[in-house]
Amino acid sequence: MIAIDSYELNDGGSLPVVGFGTVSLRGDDGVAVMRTALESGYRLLDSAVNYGNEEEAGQAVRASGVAREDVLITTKIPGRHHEYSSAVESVEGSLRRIGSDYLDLCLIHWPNPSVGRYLEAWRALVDLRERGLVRSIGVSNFTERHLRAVIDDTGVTPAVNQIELHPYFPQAAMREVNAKLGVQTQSWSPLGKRSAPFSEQPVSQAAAAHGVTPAQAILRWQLQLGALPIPKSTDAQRQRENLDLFGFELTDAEVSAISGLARDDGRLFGGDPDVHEEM
Ligand SMILES: NC(=O)C1=CN([C@@H]2O[C@H](COP(=O)(O)OP(=O)(O)OC[C@H]3O[C@@H](n4cnc5c(N)ncnc54)[C@H](OP(=O)(O)O)[C@@H]3O)[C@@H](O)[C@H]2O)C=CC1
Ligand SMILES: O=C(O)C(=O)[C@@H](O)[C@H](O)C(=O)CO
Repeated sequence: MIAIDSYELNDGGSLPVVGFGTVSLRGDDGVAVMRTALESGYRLLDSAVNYGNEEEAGQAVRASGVAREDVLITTKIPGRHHEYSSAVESVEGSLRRIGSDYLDLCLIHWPNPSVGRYLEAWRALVDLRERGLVRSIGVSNFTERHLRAVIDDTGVTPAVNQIELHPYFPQAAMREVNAKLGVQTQSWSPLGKRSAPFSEQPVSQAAAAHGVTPAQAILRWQLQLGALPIPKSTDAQRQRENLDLFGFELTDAEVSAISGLARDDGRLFGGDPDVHEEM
């Protein structure tokens, strides 16, 4: 099993530098995939209310034999629960479904402009952390404006901002904003999902130079950017491959070349946080 380093968060907590994405992993098959991931060495499961798989995440941890305190489970509050008391209920529901008396990390999933209440959801998270129900609190798909608004409102800086980040959309500006504010960047769809840029020359060349796969080259690029990728794979071999990132290092030129794949239209599905709604 591969041992993974960790990032220190601004609240004194820490996260493994690679986590496991779980979108669309549901039912018995979902439990089995997450369990395999835990057995391969993953120690962070990235779930969400809207993934409909929090029960599966809890079951996978119990079935894996890994102690609850050695695994971190992330979940996310959806747009329909941004009103303060609804956000509290959302977290209480997540705790019930996971079967735990605390969440390791809870994020606001999207800012949801039409709802206009992400500040309330953030106030709820701050209070839930005070009550010990959530250990670390953060956001997802937040821009600088959203981040500054929650910080100005509560004085509490999110520990994490989980954003779209892959070679076609490397998010240089948002990574800089997160770093300046002391927020850890997490990368969703870190491999680029359906449009995985495995055959792009900077990726394939870096992979060949280090004797690794294109996926490993991309995930190593993520680590060298200081971002925390949460790749998803249903395949045990690829799960292990995606964790095996610590025996090589990309050169600065290789990192720059992969970042150079950035495209103006690089977003996977046009999920601009200022307009995208996800209830
Ligand atoms: N906060 C947010 O708004 C969002 C969060 N997320 C989170 O991010 C996670 C990861 O993103 P996701 O969209 O799943 O996409 P990823 O970038 O993790 O890509 C997953 C795809 O890549 C394939 N794959 C994985 N590893 C390899 C490999 N080593 N070689 C070849 N193919 C590989 C998988 O296929 P296979 O299974 O066959 O290996 C799957 O089709 C999600 O699962 C979710 O937890 C995602 C979107 C938005
Ligand atoms: O996976 C997530 O966390 C999402 O937010 C997705 O639902 C994403 O927005 C998507 O795939 C939309 O098509």
